Amino acid sequence: MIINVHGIDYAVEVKGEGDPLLLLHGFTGSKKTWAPFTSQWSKRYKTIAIDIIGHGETASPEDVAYYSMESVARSLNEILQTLGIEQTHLLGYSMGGRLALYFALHYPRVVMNLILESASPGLTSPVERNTRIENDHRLAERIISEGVGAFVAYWEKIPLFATQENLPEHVTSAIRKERLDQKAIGLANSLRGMGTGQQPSLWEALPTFRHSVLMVVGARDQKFVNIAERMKQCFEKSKIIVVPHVGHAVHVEDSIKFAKIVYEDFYHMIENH
Ligand SMILES: C=C(O[C@H]1C=C[C@H](C(=O)CCC(=O)O)[C@@H](C(=O)O)[C@@H]1O)C(=O)O
Repeated sequence: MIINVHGIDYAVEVKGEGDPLLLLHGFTGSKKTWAPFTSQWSKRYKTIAIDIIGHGETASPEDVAYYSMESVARSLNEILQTLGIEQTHLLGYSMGGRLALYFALHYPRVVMNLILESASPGLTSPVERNTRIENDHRLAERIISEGVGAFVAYWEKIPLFATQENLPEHVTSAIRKERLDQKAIGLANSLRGMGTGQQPSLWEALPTFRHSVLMVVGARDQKFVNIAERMKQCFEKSKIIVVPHVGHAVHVEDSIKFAKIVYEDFYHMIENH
């Protein structure tokens, strides 16, 4: 379905009748990221898969202001209100994890519990933030000047995804098609508006989140294992699951284990709190 908030058409797919679980994909992804999982998960949750602004079938406006974390979080809240959902669990992968954290900390009455896959609360150091903003803006310019095809060829080869090199062809080609279907202005403005450096640092606010957080990281993604261990020191109630032999995109590299983590581990974790 399409839900219009602030003049932006958001593509949303709802399945199931249990407790709501809002699914937020990563940069270059879409609600299709969750397609292998929602048939099972929707037996236990009401899954709400959204195409984040600039991605998938959701609009890609020219104005970068629509892509700020503040604006996107406000839109997510209005989408939930339109769906009649007062409270929801959130699952966010990478960029979607950053958005899930931002939303949980700014709309605490709406969010029950969190699953963060390979996520970060942003950068605390102004020098790191400025460097990241410059790098993301350069990458955004490259996407506009060289096109999505050239960007995807570069992006799928960044070190973070080296662990995906030996995945089956049908898996890597599905991810490549999801990326190639994106619009250049949507990806570019996503980096400019809600990139890791552009977003405000959420580190200081993590202790204010009162509900349970399940962090899922790949053992071969040391950078995000370290970030998860640092976040665990800040959250009131959290747990880390380090999935062996996989990297950043745990849901891609061990989809069976990831499906179980969401369907079983998270469900029993929140049941006992
Ligand atoms: C390269 C880094 O950051 C990027 C990597 C992961 C994030 C993401 O959403 C990628 C999803 C995917 O392509 O599978 C992305 C983000 O959070 O926006 C980051 O730009 C890094 O080393 O931090």
